[in-house]
Amino acid sequence: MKIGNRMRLQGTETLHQGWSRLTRGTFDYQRSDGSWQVVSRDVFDCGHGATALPYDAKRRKVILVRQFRYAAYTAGYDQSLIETPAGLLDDASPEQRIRTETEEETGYRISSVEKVFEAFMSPGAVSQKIHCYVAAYTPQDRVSDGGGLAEEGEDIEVLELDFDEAYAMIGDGRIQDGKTIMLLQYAAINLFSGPARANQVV
Ligand SMILES: Nc1nc2c(ncn2[C@@H]2O[C@H](COP(=O)(O)OP(=O)(O)O[C@H]3O[C@H](CO)[C@@H](O)[C@H](O)[C@@H]3O)[C@@H](O)[C@H]2O)c(=O)[nH]1
Ligand SMILES: [Mg+2]
Repeated sequence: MKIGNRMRLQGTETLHQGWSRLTRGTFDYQRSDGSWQVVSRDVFDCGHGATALPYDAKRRKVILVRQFRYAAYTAGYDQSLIETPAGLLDDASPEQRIRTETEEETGYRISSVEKVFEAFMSPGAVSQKIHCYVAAYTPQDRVSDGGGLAEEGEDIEVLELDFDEAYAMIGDGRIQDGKTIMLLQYAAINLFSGPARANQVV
């Protein structure tokens, strides 16, 4: 349902403009009971992103990456975070971006990618939408060591894991990244069959 006339923007102010942008919007919002309320919200914007879960259904493997994430560190996560390869779109299309990023980060050149969903990961405060893909790969698709771009501060470890182990890592807390959990659950339902599905909450 469209918000339509229930939201009237009064204005926005820029609180920070750098690599990212922090803005504050103030608007009149018509509540469900018909009354009007003035609301202010801060929004963090660093552009949209794309991510992919590379999977080898025959060998029952997936590829994930591990890297230090300062934002998670400030929230008390004192380990490197395990994630699906991902990148900001910059000016590229999501599909083009995820191919390039997957190769840079994992060293695998994926040929077929399948879009599975788009998701706002933190819509209360972050404007970013992530375009999520799955991508079949084989060992022959490896073209380099991956690892990301050192000149951009990236230092990425590539993990090829048994799918069942990766799936179990959600339950025991070794995987705590939202997009990664969503894509592994998608894979359990749609790409792999067997033990991992037993844990699936439906
Ligand atoms: N100058 C500057 N550059 C930054 C900053 N933060 C990150 N960068 C640069 O921005 C690039 C981000 O790397 P990508 O691989 O493109 O993105 P990502 O950090 O993996 O982010 C992806 O995952 C995020 C978390 O899951 C997603 O939020 C994001 O959309 C994207 O999908 C890196 O080159 C990094 O150096 C900053 O504060 N300042
Ligand atoms: Mg990345």
